[in-house]
Amino acid sequence: MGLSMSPIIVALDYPTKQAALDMAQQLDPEVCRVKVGKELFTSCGPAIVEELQQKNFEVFLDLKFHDIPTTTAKAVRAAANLGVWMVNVHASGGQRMLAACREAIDKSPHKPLLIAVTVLTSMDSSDFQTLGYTTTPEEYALALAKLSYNCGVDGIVCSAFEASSIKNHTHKDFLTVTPGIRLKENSLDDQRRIMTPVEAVKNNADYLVIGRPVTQAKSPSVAVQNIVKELFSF
Ligand SMILES: O=C(O)c1cc(=O)[nH]c(=O)n1[C@@H]1O[C@H](COP(=O)(O)O)[C@@H](O)[C@H]1O
Repeated sequence: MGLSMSPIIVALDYPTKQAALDMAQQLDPEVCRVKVGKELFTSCGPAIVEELQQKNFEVFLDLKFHDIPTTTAKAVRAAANLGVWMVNVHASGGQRMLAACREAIDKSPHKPLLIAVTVLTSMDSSDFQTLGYTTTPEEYALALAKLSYNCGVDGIVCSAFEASSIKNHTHKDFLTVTPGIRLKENSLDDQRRIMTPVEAVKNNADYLVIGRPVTQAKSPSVAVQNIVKELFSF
């Protein structure tokens, strides 16, 4: 199986470069991509992205930028200059912010996929109540997805639950990137809107962001292989 067939992105949520590289060492860049998030990037900076790319991994830089349009667009441009495969911003930054990010990438020599985060998979309706929101996470995710689509963003981060409905209301090629993936035997941890890998793909998830179910498995490489096998056999 080539990388173009694989939906798996392994979240390298580690505090040090060594820990992240030790995990990457156990993974195959032909079978999965990797995600560098806030903890690892804040500890190690752009060097970790460069090092992973040198090891042939395609990198999703997950820094969830959320700021005024100019600042966010410049941050996205800096990510593009790093050569990453995918970068994300918060859709709730609004129409002008999303459009500015689109323009920044369009003007960059290297063009990562621009993805907007809708509603974090750790949130459920009780979190929405405490925020005073009168909508449900599913409705709000769909509204933010439609906004992102209309701003020319390449896709969204959402829970796998919402992936199908979002594609139906936008376009089949609008990418759905879904964290909150759990195997039957895994604990929920801080995630709330979860699905198994097979359920997620059946519900039109294009990419599955998987952290602890792989990185805390006895053998991360076997865990990835088992997920891939399951995905190609249903
Ligand atoms: O943008 C993300 O990647 C993200 C968005 C979201 O809504 N939920 C979410 O869990 N994530 C990230 O996906 C990863 C999930 O990790 P696990 O819960 O360990 O599988 C973490 O690195 C989160 O930062």
